[in-house]
Amino acid sequence: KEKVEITKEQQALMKVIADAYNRHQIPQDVAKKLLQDQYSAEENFLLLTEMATSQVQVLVEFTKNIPGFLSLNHEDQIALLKGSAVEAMFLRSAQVFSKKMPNGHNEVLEDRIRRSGISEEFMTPMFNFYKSIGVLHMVQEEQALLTAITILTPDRPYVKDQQAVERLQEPMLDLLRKLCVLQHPQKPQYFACLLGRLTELRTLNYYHAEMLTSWRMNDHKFTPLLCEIWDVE
Ligand SMILES: Cc1cc(OCc2c(-c3c(Cl)cncc3Cl)noc2C(C)C)ccc1-c1ccc2c(C(=O)O)cn(C)c2c1
Repeated sequence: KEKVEITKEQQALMKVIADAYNRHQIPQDVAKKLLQDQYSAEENFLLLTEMATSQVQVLVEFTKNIPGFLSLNHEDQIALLKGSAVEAMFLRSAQVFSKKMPNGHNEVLEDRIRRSGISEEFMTPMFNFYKSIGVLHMVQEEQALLTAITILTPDRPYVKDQQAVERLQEPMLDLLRKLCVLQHPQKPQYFACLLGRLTELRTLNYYHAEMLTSWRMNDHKFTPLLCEIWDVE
C-alpha cells in the first residue's frame, strides 16, 4: 500500500487555498435576504441575480489568491475566469445546498431557484448535480481545491498559454489526490469521483447558456458584471 505523504510545500499550498476559500463568502446580508423578501418569480430572479453577482465578486477575489494566477498572461486570466465562472458557481451553490444552511435556508433557496423562471428541463440536471455533490460530503479543503482546479482548466476557450495553466493545475490535482486518500481511506475511488463531477459540471455550462437565453427572451435583465462574465447583451 503506497504511503501517501503531504509535503511541506503542499501543506503551504493547501493553507493558502483553504484560507482564500473561507475568507471569500457571500456577505451575510445578501444570504439573509433569502428568507426576507417576497416570493414572486420577479423577486426571486432579482434575488438570485444579486447572489450571482456577489458570487462572481467572491470568485474573482478567491482566484486572485491562487498562487501563480496573477503571473499568468492577463488575457488568459480573463479567459480562465469567464470560462470557469458558471462551473465554479454551480460548485459553490451545490456545496451551499449540501452543507445544510441554517434554519431552512435550503428549502427556501431551492424554492426560489425553482420559481425564478428557469424551465423544468434545466431544473433536473441542476438539482441532480446538487445531489451528486451532496452525497460526497466534501471537506472544505476538497471544495476549495476542486474550485481552484476548475478555474485552472487549461482548455478553456481563448486561453493562449495552456502549458502555463497546466503547470498551476497539476500541483493542485496532486494535492487533491493525496487529500482524498488521507480523508477517505475507505473510498479508494473518491478522487476519481471528484474528477467525474468536473465532467458533469461542464455539461451544466450548456444548460446554463440555454437558461440565460430563455431568461433574456422573457426580457430579464442582468447586472453589468454578469453581462461581462457571461457575454450577454
Ligand atoms: C444559490 C446561488 C445561486 C446563484 O446564481 C443564481 C443564478 C444562476 C445559477 C443557479 Cl440558479 C444555480 N447555480 C449556479 C448559478 Cl450561476 N444562474 O443564473 C442566476 C441568476 C443570474 C438568476 C449564485 C450564488 C448562489 C449562492 C452561492 C453561495 C451562497 C452562500 C454561501 O457561500 O454561504 C449562501 N448563499 C445563500 C449562497 C448562494
